[in-house]
Amino acid sequence: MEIKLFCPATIANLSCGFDVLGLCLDNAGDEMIVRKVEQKGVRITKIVGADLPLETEKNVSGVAAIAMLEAYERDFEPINFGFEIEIYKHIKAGSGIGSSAASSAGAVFGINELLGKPYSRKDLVQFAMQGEKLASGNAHADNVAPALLGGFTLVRSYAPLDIIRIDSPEELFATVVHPQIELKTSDARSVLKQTVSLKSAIMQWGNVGGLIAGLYTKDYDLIGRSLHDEIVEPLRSVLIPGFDLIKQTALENGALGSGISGSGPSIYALSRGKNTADQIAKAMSDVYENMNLPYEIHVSKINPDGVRVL
Ligand SMILES: N[C@@H](CCO)C(=O)O
Repeated sequence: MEIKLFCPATIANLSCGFDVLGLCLDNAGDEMIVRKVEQKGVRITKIVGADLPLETEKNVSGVAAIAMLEAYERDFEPINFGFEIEIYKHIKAGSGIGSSAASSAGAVFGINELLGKPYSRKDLVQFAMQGEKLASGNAHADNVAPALLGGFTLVRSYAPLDIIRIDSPEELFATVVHPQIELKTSDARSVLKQTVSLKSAIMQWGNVGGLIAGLYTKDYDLIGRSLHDEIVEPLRSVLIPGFDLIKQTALENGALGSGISGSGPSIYALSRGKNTADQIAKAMSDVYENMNLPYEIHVSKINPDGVRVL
């Protein structure tokens, strides 16, 4: 028995929500086949499109799958069969759109389906987070939560884990440009300071509240006003070629807001309507064409479903 999955890319942080906010993209992502087999354990049998380890304990999907199966045996019953995973990567590692999260979320979702759905999508987040821990040294949930739940997600608390899913306003679109350099999340985290000033914190939590209110009330201007990062962007943006110009170009072409996607180097913009999102994509492309910098670009509506069976 096997299933084929679409494992979506995601944008984490959304400027004001470092480690707590994320959204799910609709047309960028990986594919994965998860197969139930007689041999016990979890094996990664194929990885196409990326040079990633096949060893289960060194692969994010393997680690997430093992975390889930250990919990299953504790919560339910012993398992006398196993799983094989084939991964078809389209999201580049170190791109800032949740490459490791797509693999971790896909693995736990696929195995859960083949086990008869003992866990809810929300339950699966804690297992997928173990893949993120392997990838970046930190079990952040702001990519795996939207990859599993779709829409926007807020991690209200990590301990205990408390995740809130929020619908996206219909006309909201994302444009994401990925300058073709690799920026490891662990490196992008190493430039951060461990303390913030009260003044910055006040602005940041004001914006997080504003963004959540804007999503619930479908107030696009409020969403735009809230997409601002006092704390992380100033430290990380210097790692991204052309960041200031790309952001300024996005805003000049009608973006509600723009900033670093996850830990970068991808840069995202949110806009109202596909036409504006396309126009921003064209303008961002022109910037990197002029800089002679290779890039990939995506325009996507917000994916309401998260990982899905194909
Ligand atoms: N919140 C994480 C996301 C990584 O994709 C970070 O910014 O480090």
